[in-house]
Amino acid sequence: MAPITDSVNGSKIYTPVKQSLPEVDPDDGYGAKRYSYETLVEIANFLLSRVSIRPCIGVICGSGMGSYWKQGSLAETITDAECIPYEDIPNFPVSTVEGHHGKLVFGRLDGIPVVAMQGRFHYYEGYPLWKCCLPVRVMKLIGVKTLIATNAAGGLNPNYKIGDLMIMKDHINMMGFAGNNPLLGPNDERFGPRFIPMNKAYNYEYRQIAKQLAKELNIENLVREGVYTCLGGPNFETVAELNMLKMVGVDAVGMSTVHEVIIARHCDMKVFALSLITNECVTRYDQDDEANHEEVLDVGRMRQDILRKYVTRLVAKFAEVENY
Ligand SMILES: O=P(O)(O)O[C@@H]1C[C@H](O)[C@@H](CO)O1
Ligand SMILES: Nc1nc2[nH]cnc2c(=O)[nH]1
Repeated sequence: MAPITDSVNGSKIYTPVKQSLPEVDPDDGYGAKRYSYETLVEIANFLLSRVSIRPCIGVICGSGMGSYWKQGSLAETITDAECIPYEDIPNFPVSTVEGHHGKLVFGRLDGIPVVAMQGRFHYYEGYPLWKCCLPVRVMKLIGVKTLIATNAAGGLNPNYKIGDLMIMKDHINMMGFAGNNPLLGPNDERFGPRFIPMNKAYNYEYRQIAKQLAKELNIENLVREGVYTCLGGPNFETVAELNMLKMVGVDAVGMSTVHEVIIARHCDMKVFALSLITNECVTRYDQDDEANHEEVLDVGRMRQDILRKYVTRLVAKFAEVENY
């Protein structure tokens, strides 16, 4: 390659070295290789060999919200349930957070074939973002076309109350601003294209259906629509951070979902996401309250019946419009 020279005095600046991209990503920054498409196909085939259900809708249960998939009430909600603990799935991460049980539950909600993640993976557990989202790609490979992601979040919008449900209409990818994105690295076109739009990430029709359903269930007063952001955690936010996020239009703050939605959209899944507001964000220095995980789990328990009913009916309505 020709050396690059200074256009004024002609002196040599540097001689570029011809480079080619590595065929496989050597390291994901955590000392591990990203899983190939083939490895994810192996995981998907493993799951398909273990269960008879062929789900078209995938549900990710947020902190505390997976508890209703447990014994007793699971049988009432997900019928024909077939459970696979994460540790039994080759190459699958394991859940390390209280309130995330660590199981895939295949079965039916209102007769519709679903797979539910009873426990998700968070960046703060030490998993790189691509690994946090690995189950979303696996869902895609087993036939899931619609993703319903739920999360627990702090309410930053001053009109939100503890126990409210916020339909996500958008997100701000704070971790992306800092250069961290689940799509970093070589792109495998078998999942999706290199560059993807995100302006329609949260399906408009699903959001309208969810608002209409809230009216039918008489929970309209609990249901909001807003913008979520994910910070990596595990610490909750400082007062200054929260005030900055409020200024840029964030309504709820959490530690997940954004990267899962990016991966779901990359492989052309339709997305609906719901935040349970588990605490009010502390935005003044004279406030005594402090965010804590126990409160998050308690509010999850408090709202579990409503959430179960709402999500179950949403599954049925989405399946109806999609002809699943
Ligand atoms: O899995 P989600 O996003 O619901 O969990 C939130 C964020 C942290 O993991 C935890 C904090 O209490 O709840
Ligand atoms: N980052 C963050 N995550 C949460 N999850 C539940 N509440 C909160 C919160 O206030 N902040």
